[in-house]
Amino acid sequence: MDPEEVAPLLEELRSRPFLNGRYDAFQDEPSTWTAIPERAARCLESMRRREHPVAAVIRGIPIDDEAIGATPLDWSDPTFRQRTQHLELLAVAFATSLGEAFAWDRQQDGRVVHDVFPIKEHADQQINSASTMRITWHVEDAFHPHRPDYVMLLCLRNPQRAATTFSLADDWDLPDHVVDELFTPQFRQLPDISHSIDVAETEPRALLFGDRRHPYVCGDPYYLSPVDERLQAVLNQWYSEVERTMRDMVLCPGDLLILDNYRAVHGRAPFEALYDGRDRWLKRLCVSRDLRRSAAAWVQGNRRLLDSTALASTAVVNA
Ligand SMILES: NC(=[NH2+])NCCC[C@H](N)C(=O)O
Ligand SMILES: O=C(O)CCC(=O)C(=O)O
Ligand SMILES: [Fe+2]
Repeated sequence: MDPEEVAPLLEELRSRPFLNGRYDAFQDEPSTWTAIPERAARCLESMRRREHPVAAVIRGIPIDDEAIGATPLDWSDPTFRQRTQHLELLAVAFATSLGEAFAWDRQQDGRVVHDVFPIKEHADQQINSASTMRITWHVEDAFHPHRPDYVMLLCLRNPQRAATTFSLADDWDLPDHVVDELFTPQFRQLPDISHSIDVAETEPRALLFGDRRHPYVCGDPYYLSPVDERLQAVLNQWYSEVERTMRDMVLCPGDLLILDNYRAVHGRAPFEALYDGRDRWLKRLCVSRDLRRSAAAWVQGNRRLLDSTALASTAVVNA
């Protein structure tokens, strides 16, 4: 995308009052999303309606490295959201071509747009703010029936050139008996630590579901409950197939990566964080195709804020 194509929209978004991550009114306003460049809108429409492509990157969103200021070191900095709100709003505008960006009440203070940057205390944990530790591959929010249909990552800076990794379910070549087991609801998926949920009783789920020829995937192996030996062998076969088909993408400032969270898994390579205000920094959005499915989890009637502990669903469960 030619940066000129979004410059006027970005300029307009810069003049918005500070909303502190509460974008409900903005999201309700149809005029905000009609303005995104046509080629990008067509790509997103194709992801939504044809489920193809499964992963896409839109390049050329202008990032003013000086104006966005320092990469935060933790959550105490009161200014970083103001400095980057126009980029958050732009990302929300793109998301609206796919569906609805939404927030989890217990993740990043219920904000619709998440910040992904390294935090010293998390360096070796399985969380987005890790660095020296690889983020093992996963479906985003795999434990939850109302997990996002799409994940969007907008890169503000990435001097370490840490790669985002992903693998597409359509690329996996698995023996029938392995597919059978993965299609059987017999795996317990626990929430990852970014959701601050202690224990959650989860129903056994399948890791693959839908059309056997083009399966949907739902799993975060690091946070799966232990299984017996026979199933462990099955899982290991799946894991090596995912590893074999894993791709790397180094996001550069202004790159917006969109992943279909039903048809791809993703993770991130380790990197060395410096905590000098120049570290890698992304904005992340969870996007749903249909917020009606999650009505039972809406927090106080807010359809874009989901209670992550509300796991029961009468509508859609992937089992
Ligand atoms: N295998 C994993 N590391 N899973 C957790 C992924 C990252 C998590 N969604 C977060 O926001 O921090
Ligand atoms: O940092 C990245 O490139 C992706 C990290 C990730 O998996 C996430 O934030 O959900
Ligand atoms: Fe992720």
